[in-house]
Amino acid sequence: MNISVLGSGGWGTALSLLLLENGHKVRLWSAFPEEEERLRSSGENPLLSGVPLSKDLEITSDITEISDSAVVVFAAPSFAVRQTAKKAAPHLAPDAVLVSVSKGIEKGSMLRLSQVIAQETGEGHPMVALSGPSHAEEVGRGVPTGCVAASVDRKAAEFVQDVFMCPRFRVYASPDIVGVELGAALKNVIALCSGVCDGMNCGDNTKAMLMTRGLAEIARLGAAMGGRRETFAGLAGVGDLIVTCTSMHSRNRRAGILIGQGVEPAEAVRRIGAVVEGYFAAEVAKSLSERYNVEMPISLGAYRVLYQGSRPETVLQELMTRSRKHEIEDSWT
Ligand SMILES: NC(=O)c1ccc[n+]([C@@H]2O[C@H](COP(=O)([O-])OP(=O)(O)OC[C@H]3O[C@@H](n4cnc5c(N)ncnc54)[C@H](O)[C@@H]3O)[C@@H](O)[C@H]2O)c1
Ligand SMILES: O=P(O)(O)OC[C@H](O)CO
Repeated sequence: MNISVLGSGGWGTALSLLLLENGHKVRLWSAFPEEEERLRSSGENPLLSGVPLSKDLEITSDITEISDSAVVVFAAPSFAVRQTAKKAAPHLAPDAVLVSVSKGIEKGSMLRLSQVIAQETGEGHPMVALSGPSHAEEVGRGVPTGCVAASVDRKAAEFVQDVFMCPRFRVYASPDIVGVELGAALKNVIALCSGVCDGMNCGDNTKAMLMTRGLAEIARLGAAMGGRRETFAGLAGVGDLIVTCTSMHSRNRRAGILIGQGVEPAEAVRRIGAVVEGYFAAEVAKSLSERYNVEMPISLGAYRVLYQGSRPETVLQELMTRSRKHEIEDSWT
């Protein structure tokens, strides 16, 4: 079938190649004609280096070409999802299935990215979020990977499962699009913190504590926002948290390492040279924790380091000396 992938970063490119391999006719759209030209002439995406672009991959910067696509995949960084959806909206086939693979929450509106896309494209299209532990660098070179296709529409979730699934890319279906999208967006903040810990030379104990308590606060907010707790124990929750907190592919973790080594946060993000979603997500996590009255001490600590000039050492010390807590809520009731 005809599929368009909107956003020619590392992830849009890796998924385009996977979909081509699955026998689809794939068009990769870039927002920038000069980027389109560079991809075509070099035969490689610098954001996914070492993975040659197949000759069968169509590359374009003309959004009108998406009108023949049965599936449209949104793979832009979160800050560009709304403008990408706005550009795409007039050209979508009426029955096109939309797939959001970006990981973030829109600043300001605090909407999940599938909600942003639905606002811009009209509510009529089946909408699926695809997420999980899936670094583009590894999907690009065929490493076995597992993800979740989530939608309130079972038919759409299972359809997208079939479109993406192959022996090297296993996809589970889920009805919990809220939990899947929140897990994807919020783990980026914890991944950044994990890098900060590494940059400060904390040990494995610290990182294990960070990941576990980070997941606890993600799940707490996720449940308050309507996500299902089981989702945070799945691929889009703990699965993605593990991969981003431990991998050198993670842009969030690498930015965090620089910050932990003393580099100023905005400069650390600039040096990564690709989108660092956790930088934006920390701001949204703070607002959401206030709106839903959910304690998120680690994400709040990240916010203070990233935006208020707090030192990571100070924040770590404060987190370690918070008043004593029970691990399980209502432990002895
Ligand atoms: N890279 C991964 O391993 C990976 C895996 C899963 C999900 N994701 C998510 O996918 C999204 C994209 O990540 P990525 O790694 O491909 O990013 P990237 O940094 O590799 O991509 C940058 C690209 O974004 C596009 N872009 C920039 N500004 C744009 C605009 N205004 N309009 C449209 N496109 C614009 C450009 O094509 C640019 O090359 C993020 O939300 C990320 O969290 C990434
Ligand atoms: O490079 P990161 O940290 O943005 O992680 C990318 C993906 O979310 C991994 O699943």
